Order: sequence, then C-alpha cells, then structure tokens
Amino acid sequence: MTKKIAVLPGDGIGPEVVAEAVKVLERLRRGFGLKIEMETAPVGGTAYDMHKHPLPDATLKLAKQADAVLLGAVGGTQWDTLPRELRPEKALLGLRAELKLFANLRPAILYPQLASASTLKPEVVAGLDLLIVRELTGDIYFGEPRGVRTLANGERQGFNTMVYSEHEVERVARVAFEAARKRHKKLCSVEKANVLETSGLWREVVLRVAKDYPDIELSHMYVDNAAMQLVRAPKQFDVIVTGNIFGDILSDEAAMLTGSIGMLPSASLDSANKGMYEPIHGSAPDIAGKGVANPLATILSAAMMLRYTLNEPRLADKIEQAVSKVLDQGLRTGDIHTVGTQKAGTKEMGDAVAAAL
Ligand SMILES: NC(=O)c1ccc[n+]([C@@H]2O[C@H](COP(=O)([O-])OP(=O)(O)OC[C@H]3O[C@@H](n4cnc5c(N)ncnc54)[C@H](O)[C@@H]3O)[C@@H](O)[C@H]2O)c1
Ligand SMILES: CC(C)[C@H](C(=O)O)[C@@H](O)C(=O)O
Ligand SMILES: [Mg+2]
Repeated sequence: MTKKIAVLPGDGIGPEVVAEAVKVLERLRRGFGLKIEMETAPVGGTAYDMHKHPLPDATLKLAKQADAVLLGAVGGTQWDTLPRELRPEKALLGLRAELKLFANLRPAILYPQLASASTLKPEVVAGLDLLIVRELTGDIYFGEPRGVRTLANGERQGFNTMVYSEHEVERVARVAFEAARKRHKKLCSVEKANVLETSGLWREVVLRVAKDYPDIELSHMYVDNAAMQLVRAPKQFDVIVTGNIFGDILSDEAAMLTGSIGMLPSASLDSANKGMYEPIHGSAPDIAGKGVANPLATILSAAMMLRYTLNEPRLADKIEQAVSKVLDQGLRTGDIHTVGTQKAGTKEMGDAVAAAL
C-alpha cells in the first residue's frame, strides 16, 4: 500500500535540507519500488507569513492523516517578537503534542570518516554509537502554570513548571528499555533527583519499570555529571533516557561528538510508531539561503522514517550506506570540513547521496 508522507520544510535552512532528503526518497521511489506519495505544506514562520498562523489547520490535518511527517526546521529572528502562541517554535510543539509523539530518538553516531571533525580526540570517540531517548510531550515545555506575572512591588516575574506524571515517565522508559534490549543492554537514566521532585519521581518510576527488564544494566546519573561525562568518555553510554529539556540540551552536546549538529537525525514516535522525522538542528539563520547547510541529518532522518514507520529497514540501511560512501569520497559541507577533504554545498551533498544509492 502506498504510504503518505507529509513534507513540512519550514524556515531558514529547513527547505534547503528537506529538498535533499526528498531527492533521496524520490530516488528510492523511482529506483527501488518504495511506495510513497509526498505532499508539502507550510509550517512555522513561513506558514505565519502566508496564513497568520505557524500551524495552519490544513497543515495539522495533513500531518495527522499522513503515515509519517518529514520536517526541516522552524524559527528565525524575524518572528521572535510575535506573541508566543504565534511563534514558529509553537508549531513544532503543537505538532508533537497533537500527534502524541512522546518518544524522541536521537542517535549520535560517529562516522569513522569524520573522526577528525569531532571535538574529541579520536581515541576517546572512535566507534561512538549512543542513543538519546528524550521525552517529548511533557516537562517544563508543557507544564502549567506558566507565564509572566507582576508582583506586588511592580517587578515582573517569569515562571514555568517542570511536570511529569508517572504514566509519562513509564511509557518513555519502556521505549528506552526496549531500545537498549536491541543494542548493548545498557540504559542510563538522566535527571536531577538530588534537587527536583519531578526527577525523584522519574527515578522511582524508572526503577519500577526496570523490574520488567532484568537483562538491562540500569544506571542513574545527574544531568550535570552526564553533560560532563558526555565530553569526557562518551562511549560509556549505550542508551540514555531523559526528560524533554535535559534531552534537548544533551543531544546538541552529543551532536558535536559526531562532528556537527548537521549530522544528527531524529525520530519522534507515538505509541504505534507513527512518527515525525527531523534533524535535531534548527533553522540556522546565520547560513540560511547560502546553500551551505549540511543536509545529512535530514537525509538520515528519512532513513529513520523508513526504519521505524514505513517498515523498510533494507532501504534505511541503503541510505545510511550511501551517506557513508559520500563521506568516503571526501565530500564535506563546511560544518564537517577538515584538511584534505573536498568542500561541497547542500545540493551537491544531496546529489552525491542520491547517486550513491
Ligand atoms: N527543530 C527545530 O525546528 C529547531 C531546533 C532548534 C532550533 N530551532 C530554531 O532555529 C532558530 C535558530 O536557532 P539556533 O541558532 O539556536 O540553533 P540552530 O541549530 O539553528 O543553529 C546553531 C548553529 O549550528 C549551525 N547549524 C545548524 N544546522 C546546521 C546544518 N545543517 N549545517 C551546518 N550548520 C548547521 C548554525 O549555522 C548555527 O551556527 C531559532 O529560531 C530556534 O528556535 C528550531
Ligand atoms: C525549537 C525547539 C522548540 C526545539 C526543542 O526545544 O525541542 C528544538 O530545540 C529541538 O531540539 O527540536
Ligand atoms: Mg534543540
């Protein structure tokens, strides 16, 4: 049966990198019998400019009807002064909440060809393959109350609330334990249980779920230590499970171990593995429109889509092998460029991956 993919390019470099992932999917459709149809819709600031809303009804409807969503990135300084409800980022959070995408998988894998692009020494990072499972629909991102209030003395005060219910922790913990079971059977739960009640409950629930996974080696780490350990000795980790805000921060940090934030894909899944796929990076206003953004994170997100939602693991492998081949050829966008390699633009990189297929 033909699967429907909603393509939401978004803002900044979003359309540039999504075009290359679409190119790769098209190649699979024409050459390898992948049965998909793609429909594009605006999201984020681009959608606001067209429809006065960052997540128009038609876009949300398309995303809900589709089997999977491929998203570029949203945001940009020109929309930063809008009321919060109308900002591009709100569309992304809205999609995650509306589609109930509570489990965000962010693999940080070092391609051996990029060892010298990593911020860490080759011996510390060689062979790095870790998976961050980030909870995506709870935490301080969605917790109430939130806002800005004026105190009796006239001073204004901003406030947000970190909230996790047991069922929210339990379901993402199960995703992480299951992932660990398919990998090296090690799970590290990251929180701040020495200070935060939310984190104390998080740890309790993870320990309870662990009883169903006696084959998994579970550890717990405070987030400050985890941030340090990631740059000290990242290979101690197999799977990390953590909350929304800690996962956001740690995954950007982990990206640099692989050479660039332009290398990290993600899958955001609901309980039936329906999902939204996007690079972890943003709209990169500093390089938008220049044709220099690294499209590999988005291309690798398309591979995750094939693996998790479209049930085409063989084609997912093919994309990942094609990416590796292009890196073997020495092609590099500016963010992963090192001495002795050849500088390529966004389009050139996408063309090379499609050709390598
Ligand atoms: N998922 C998303 O849509 C998403 C994620 C993060 C940030 N944002 C939004 O994007 C805007 C910019 O945020 P930011 O600057 O903090 O983060 P960013 O990820 O957009 O950029 C951070 C730095 O990384 C570089 N970079 C990012 N992606 C790259 C790529 N593919 N190739 C090469 N270099 C790349 C950028 O040039 C920049 O120097 C903000 O409006 C923010 O809210 C959106
Ligand atoms: C743009 C923002 C809402 C988003 C997040 O914080 O989740 C981004 O940083 C990400 O990592 O996808
Ligand atoms: Mg982020």
